[in-house]
Amino acid sequence: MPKISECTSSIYSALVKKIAFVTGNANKLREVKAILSSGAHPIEIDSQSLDIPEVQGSTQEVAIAKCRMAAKLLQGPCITEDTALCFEAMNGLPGPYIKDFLAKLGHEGLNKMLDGFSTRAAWALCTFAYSAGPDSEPILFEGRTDGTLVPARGPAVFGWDPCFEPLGTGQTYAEMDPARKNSLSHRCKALEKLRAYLQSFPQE
Ligand SMILES: O=c1[nH]c(=O)c2ncn([C@@H]3O[C@H](COP(=O)(O)OP(=O)(O)OP(=O)(O)O)[C@@H](O)[C@H]3O)c2[nH]1
Ligand SMILES: [Mg+2]
Repeated sequence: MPKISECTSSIYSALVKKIAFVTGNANKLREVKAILSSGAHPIEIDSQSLDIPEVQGSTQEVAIAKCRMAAKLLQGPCITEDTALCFEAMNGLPGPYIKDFLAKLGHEGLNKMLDGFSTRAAWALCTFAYSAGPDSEPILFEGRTDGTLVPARGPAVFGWDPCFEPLGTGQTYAEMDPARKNSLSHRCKALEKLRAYLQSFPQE
C-alpha cells in the first residue's frame, strides 16, 4: 500500500525552500507556483518539463509510477502531480483517464456522458507524489473537492475547469478569480499536505 501523508502543518517548521516539479502542463505549473509561493514559508518551484509515460491503474498507482519515473530521469528529489475528475454515477470514472476523455469528447461530451444517470455529482482529486530520489519510494498527498458536472461556463483556459462547479460556490472553476480557485481547489488541498511534509525535514 502506498504511504499517504496526513496534514499536520502546525508542528512543522519551514526548511525545504525549493523543489523540482516535473510536469508537462503549464496550467498546473502556474497554479502550483501561485499556491506554494504564498504564505509564511514560500517554496520555490524548479520546473522540469519532461514527458513521463503514464500507466493505467488507480489514481495512486498512476501517481506513484509517474513520480518514480521522474526521480529516475532527474536522478534526484522531485514532485509530480496527477489529477482525476471522478463521476459519482460511474463509480469514480473517468478518474485518472479524464485527460483522454476530455480530448476526445470535449466539455459537451463529458456532460452527455451523464445524461440518463440520476446524479451529476463529481469530485476533483489531486494526487501529489514526492520522491527523495531514484531509490526512494514516492509518498502521496491527496486533495479532493466535491462538486457537480455542469454545461461549460467561463473561459476555456484550463482543461475541464468550465464544467466543474464546486459545491456551494455557484461558480465553475473557470468563472472564479484564480485566487478563489486556489483557495478551495483539489490542488490547494493536496499542496497544503505536501507543504507540511516538506517543511518537516530536519535541518542539515
Ligand atoms: O480544468 C481543469 N482544472 C484543473 O485544476 C486541472 N488539473 C488537471 N487538469 C486536466 O486534467 C487532466 C489530468 O491529467 P494529468 O494529471 O495526467 O495531467 P497532464 O498530463 O496534463 O500533466 P502532467 O501529467 O505532465 O503533470 C489533464 O487534461 C489536465 O489538463 C485540470 N483541468
Ligand atoms: Mg499526464
